Amino acid sequence: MTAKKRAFVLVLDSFGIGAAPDADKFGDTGSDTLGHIAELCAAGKAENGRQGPLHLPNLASLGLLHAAKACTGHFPEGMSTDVAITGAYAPACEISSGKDTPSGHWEMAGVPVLFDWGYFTEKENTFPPELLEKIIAAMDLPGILGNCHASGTEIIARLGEEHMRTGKPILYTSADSVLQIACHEESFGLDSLLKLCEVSRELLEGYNIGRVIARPFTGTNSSDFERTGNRRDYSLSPPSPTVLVKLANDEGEVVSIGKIADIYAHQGITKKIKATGLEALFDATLEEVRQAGDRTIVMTNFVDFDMHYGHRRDVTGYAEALEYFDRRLPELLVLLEKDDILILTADHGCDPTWHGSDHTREHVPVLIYGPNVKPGSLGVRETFADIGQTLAAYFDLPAMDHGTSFLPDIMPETA
Ligand SMILES: O=P(O)(O)O[C@H]1O[C@H](CO)[C@@H](O)[C@H]1O
Ligand SMILES: [Mn+2]
Ligand SMILES: [Mn+2]
Repeated sequence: MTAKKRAFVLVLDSFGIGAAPDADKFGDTGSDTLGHIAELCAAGKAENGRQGPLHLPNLASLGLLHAAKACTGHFPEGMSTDVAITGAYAPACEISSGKDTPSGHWEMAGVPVLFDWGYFTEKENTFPPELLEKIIAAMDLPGILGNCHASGTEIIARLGEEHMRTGKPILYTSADSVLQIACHEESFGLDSLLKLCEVSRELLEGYNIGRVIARPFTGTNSSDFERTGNRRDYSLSPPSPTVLVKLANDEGEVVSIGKIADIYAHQGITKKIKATGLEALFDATLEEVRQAGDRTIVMTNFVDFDMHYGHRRDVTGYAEALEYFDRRLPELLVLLEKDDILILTADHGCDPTWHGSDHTREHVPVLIYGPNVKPGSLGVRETFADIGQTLAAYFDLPAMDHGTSFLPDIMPETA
């Protein structure tokens, strides 16, 4: 009888480990999410709620710092590298045209985005008037607010009160291929916001925009507005079947935890678990690992790193969140069975020391662990799609069109 095959993919959203070779095309030369956080921690400049050098002993054991060194040429500052390496590790480059969340996730599932998304590039008066007219007419709105590039927390503080007074939704975007709509959960209503997003998704036909994102918030005035966990992403579908779809179609289970289902437009997902916040997402992941049977992928997106700390340029918060994640990691490692594969990775960078509030084009870590996984360097991976190709090989699925499997390196006897 063959052993159970289970893979657990944890995406630390935005956890880059050093500028990508093509970072210059994105204005991101020198960006380094991990490296810059470590630098400020080592300098004693990230002391709010935590203290001292960045402390990630469990991720370091899996090879995080060695993966960082493989792309930047040096270990992150102040971090202890005196660890026995128990994981297989590599930095990976992105071949997708954008540095956004769907591109990163689709690529790691074996389907890079090689076409160009549509973008709303104007910083002000951002959306085409004819598109706005259609949205306003379809939803019978009194008008809209925003119509610019913005950081989501800044724009609700600036326009949230006017939105509540007038009933005009707040429309904004970023460097990503997104239309974001922020509305008050009670005064505008969550259902109305979701309907507005669905209608907008349809009216964007032809613009090739990756996602419409509902950004509900609560509170009474600009000083206490807060976004809620009811965010919803309306994504286009990946252009070809991801490894998730292939497994789901071949008697497999694909469990989505957090945003994963939305990011893949619900394609190839057989079970969805909603959870908000690092703690709940981690708890849900442990529970699904305990329950997972043969031919199962459990995939979790830890969005807080990106949404609460990367985009908010909050170095201390990012460091504290990483240290929390690292502390919890052993709870997961002890649950792994003989032939399981655990993959820790990221979808892009979001350097909290960088200018603006957008993502950064970086290498991501690929850290693999399992009782049967051979530790050591996997070199520098040319595409996140190596993950998808490896999963395809592991589950005996037809090969993906992109990526090189590293299964022979991590499990020489099975490959
Ligand atoms: O500033 P907020 O609203 O968090 O938006 C950020 O989150 C979006 C989707 O992840 C990105 O495109 C970026 O603009
Ligand atoms: Mn992301
Ligand atoms: Mn983001």
